[in-house]
Amino acid sequence: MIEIRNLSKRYGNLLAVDDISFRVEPGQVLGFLGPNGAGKSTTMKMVAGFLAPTAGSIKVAGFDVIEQPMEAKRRIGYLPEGAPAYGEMTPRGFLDFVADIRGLDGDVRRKRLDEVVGRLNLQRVLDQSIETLSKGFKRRVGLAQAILHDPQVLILDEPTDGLDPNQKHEVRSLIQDMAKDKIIVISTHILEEVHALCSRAIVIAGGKLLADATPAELERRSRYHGAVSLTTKDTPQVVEALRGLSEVAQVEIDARDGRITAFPRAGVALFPVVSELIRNRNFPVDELAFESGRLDEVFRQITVSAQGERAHA
Ligand SMILES: Nc1ncnc2c1ncn2[C@@H]1O[C@H](COP(=O)(O)OP(=O)(O)OP(=O)(O)O)[C@@H](O)[C@H]1O
Repeated sequence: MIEIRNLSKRYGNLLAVDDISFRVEPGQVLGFLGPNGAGKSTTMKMVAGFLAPTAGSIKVAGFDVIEQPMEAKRRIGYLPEGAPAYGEMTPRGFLDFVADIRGLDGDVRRKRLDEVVGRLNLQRVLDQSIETLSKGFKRRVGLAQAILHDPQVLILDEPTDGLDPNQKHEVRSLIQDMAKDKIIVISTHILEEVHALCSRAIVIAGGKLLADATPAELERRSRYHGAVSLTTKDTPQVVEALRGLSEVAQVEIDARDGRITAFPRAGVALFPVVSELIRNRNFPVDELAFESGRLDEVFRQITVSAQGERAHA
């Protein structure tokens, strides 16, 4: 378990992390979301034991990261933002070095090295210097060092940043594979990543924790939650018919693609009503979709209003 209490970090005049508390249980993949400069990397560095907090405490599997750093770090794997630092080393040399630091030897060392090299498909680049590797391979080397000692807790700072779509997919599958028996915290500003990976999301901005919920709960806060959207070539007639329904509170047309969205009155299940209308009136509809809610809109709502408050404070 990770247990964070009243964590703060000050850089000079800037309070980069402002009194954050939360817990993460095994089996959870926690997405750490926030705009640039929100305090995500600073928080992750503190949890990984790379940066001392100004105030507050962090416990990993019951060990205090500041007071019992060796015990805590043994249980943590950390992928910092960007690429591994030792560019002139080869992945083989780098992973050997990390194995030394982690105190791995004998059979266990050989087994772990084989396992991570295989899992991250590093065989063909093992003897090439890290600085000459593609971004995708650099990230894989970073992930390999993070998981080498098979830690209970993985702290991954923007693990798919800068990767192409295929590489993103690979890294996400790897994270999903590892999620079953570990605690994984990933920071990201890619909202599709939260959908793809996370069982829970924490939103921070201006160093403050603003939301802590499942992705589905966050979506339910969206004004699109429960709305119905569709495309048709008979836009004026369909819009008029939708506006005539007592269950519909509002109808909007997207100026870019002409998609029509009908918003329900509170507590109304709109999808069956709209389906029936389309059937009865025989409207030519191409796509009819139930909206579960839009994370990007909720993210904006939460973070923009917080930034506004900060500007006025
Ligand atoms: N070593 C430092 N000295 C001074 N200020 C810092 C330092 N590191 C970070 N900051 C500032 O602290 C704030 C939080 O930075 P942090 O890197 O934690 O944000 P982030 O949410 O990870 O952003 P991004 O998504 O851009 O990586 C920013 O305003 C940043 O400029």
